[in-house]
Amino acid sequence: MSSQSELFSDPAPKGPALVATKIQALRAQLNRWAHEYYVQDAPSVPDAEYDRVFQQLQALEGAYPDLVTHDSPTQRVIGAVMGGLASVRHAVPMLSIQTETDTEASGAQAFDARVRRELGLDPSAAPVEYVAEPKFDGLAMSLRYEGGRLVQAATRGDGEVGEDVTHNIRTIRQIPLTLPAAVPPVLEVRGEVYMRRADFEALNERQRERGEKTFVNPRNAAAGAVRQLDSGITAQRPLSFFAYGLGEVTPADQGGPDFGTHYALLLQLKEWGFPVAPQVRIAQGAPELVAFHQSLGAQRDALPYDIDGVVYKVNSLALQRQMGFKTREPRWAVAHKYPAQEMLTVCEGIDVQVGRTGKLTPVARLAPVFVGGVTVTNATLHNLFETRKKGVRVGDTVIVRRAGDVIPEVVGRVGSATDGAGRPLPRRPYVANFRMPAACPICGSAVVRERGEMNHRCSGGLFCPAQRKQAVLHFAQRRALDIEGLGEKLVDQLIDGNVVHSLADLYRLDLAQLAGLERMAEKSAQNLLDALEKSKRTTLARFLFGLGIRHVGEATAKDLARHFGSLNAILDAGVEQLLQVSDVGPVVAESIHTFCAQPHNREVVQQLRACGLTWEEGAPTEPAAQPLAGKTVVLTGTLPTLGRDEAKDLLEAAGAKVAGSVSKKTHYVVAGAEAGSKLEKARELGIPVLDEDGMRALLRGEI
Ligand SMILES: NC(=O)c1ccc[n+]([C@@H]2O[C@H](COP(=O)([O-])OP(=O)(O)OC[C@H]3O[C@@H](n4cnc5c(N)ncnc54)[C@H](O)[C@@H]3O)[C@@H](O)[C@H]2O)c1
Ligand SMILES: [Zn+2]
Repeated sequence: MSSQSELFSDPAPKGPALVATKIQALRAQLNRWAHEYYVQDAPSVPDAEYDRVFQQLQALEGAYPDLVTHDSPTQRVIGAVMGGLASVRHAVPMLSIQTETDTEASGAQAFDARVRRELGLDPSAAPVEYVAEPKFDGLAMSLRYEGGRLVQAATRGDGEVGEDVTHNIRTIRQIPLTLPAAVPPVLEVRGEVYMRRADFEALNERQRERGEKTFVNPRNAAAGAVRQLDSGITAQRPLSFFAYGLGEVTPADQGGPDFGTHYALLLQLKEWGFPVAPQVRIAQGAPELVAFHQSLGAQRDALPYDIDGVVYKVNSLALQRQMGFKTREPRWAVAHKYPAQEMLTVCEGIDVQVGRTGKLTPVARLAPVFVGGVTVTNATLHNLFETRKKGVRVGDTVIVRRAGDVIPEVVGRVGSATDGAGRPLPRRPYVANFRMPAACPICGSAVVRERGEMNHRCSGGLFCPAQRKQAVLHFAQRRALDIEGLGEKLVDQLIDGNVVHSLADLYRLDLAQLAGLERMAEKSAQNLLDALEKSKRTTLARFLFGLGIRHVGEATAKDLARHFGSLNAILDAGVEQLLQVSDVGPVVAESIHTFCAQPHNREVVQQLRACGLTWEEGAPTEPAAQPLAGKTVVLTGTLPTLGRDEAKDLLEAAGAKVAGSVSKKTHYVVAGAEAGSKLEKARELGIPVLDEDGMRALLRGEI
């Protein structure tokens, strides 16, 4: 990627003194990044960038072995103990794994060739047996069991000394606290704590809604969660675990186990109740490693968690012992990477997109970048506040993340203002902060943001082309105008084919137009016209609900219709008047008022009336005529004659609130055949249970 090389590339230094300076600068940069990554759980550059500078350092040290020092990041495991957490000395060090960055097949071949060389195998010898595993992108954990009980959980730290996080690890449900009686007296299980992608997305969505800091990726969210002082916070962040190895174990000559192979060890761990990745396979020689790398690579996007590569391990534990370790890593394992899921590129512009529900999203236009296996040119910035918090402006170098089928996002701009050699990056001339437009870029309606909301929205719901499909589908649904046969596929055709521009156009469709559509026989075209005709006679409440005004659900629409009696009264109501309606608060009132104030929305409403939509209007009714006002009723099971919706309508018309679950606040439960847990709960709480006849009696005011 050009942007990257421009920023961080460096011509080869000339002369040994310059090389020494360069090496020092690279080490300082890597140590700074490692501190942000391991200690603060807040990396400022993508892993790919760290790895690139790491390799640059490795190459220089390779060429000048005299300049290698034991404290170079290439020679030791980096990490630290966070203040406030106790430190734990590992009985068996927790090492790193050598990385094979060549993502092509040759990565596996190079490893196999090295293993064969180190084992002194000649070319005619049988293939070496390996175990191939996913490389989970989380953080390493050592779980120590004594007498089958979890006594300590520790992070890797610098490999020798880690952090005691037992209190937090106990909140992870997948990690057993006690093991079957047969386990060795001392057993350290090593594995990866990680966060599933869906859990990560949900966590970030929650953080965004609250305007709080979001996490760059699942790894950092998991690391941050594990290294909390307060386990209450950890418990709120769903974490998962995969076991992949052992630390200290009671030795075989003292009654401990002898597994023979790594694979047998994994099977045993599974047997003892630890999650082991289902993809783990035995592989014979390089060709099967290559096949594994390819097949897991093809599944990568669909996995529920991030992996950044695969790990190959020599299967025989005797051969592992024979090969041994280097200071930083074992010789019998390698990590073979996949294309990075986070990359650097330049933000060339910020556009605003309008979604089908009217939400405005700032989207960064990017210099094309290969990330997560595809070329990405756009990435979401989520909302105005996220954009500001991340400080992203046009011209910035940004980190783009694309993992799985989640849409690519900008997770931040490059935090450190220095390049790979520690020199300051050139600052761009002043660029203004991003702003949200005041008018919808698609339809020109007012852009609004509700109190306490992070998102801006277009208020032209009925008119805005971006929202057309959503508007039509909402309008046509059964509980709104109930236009039978007007489903998603048909709406797509009508709108993409430019046949329908607004709701009123639905009522101007003719047989020829409809029959001309794909997969539309004359008979179904006629049926749709009939359904449209039938829908014209409706109720004010259904019509109001059908308009899709934000926060106006069925119940509010009914309240509004009852309170105001006529559509014009609602269209012209001020916020104060709207607030008089029961259950309408300031946010809802504001939303109705803004919607009704958009000339385009009013125009569509008038057009619909002109097309012949009618309903009964009358004087506002008093809610006092409702026998069940203030009562909450729960429906469960199948009633003998009434459908679920019919029963709900009847109850609501009588003023009841129909709830979905039984609680102490429930007044009645109406139960039919095959009622389940709700009925049990009602009995438990002593709530009156009625059958259909009982419900009718209730509606007549006889109960
Ligand atoms: N972005 C940054 O600023 C920054 C800074 C420092 C390090 N890093 C990243 O950290 C990584 C280097 O750290 P490292 O030395 O810990 O190496 P590593 O994380 O690449 O590999 C070792 C780790 O792999 C994990 N692992 C996952 N699956 C495994 C399996 N099946 N079997 C065994 N181990 C498995 C273990 O936790 C082990 O500790 C690189 O990816 C680097 O990019 C990034
Ligand atoms: Zn719009």
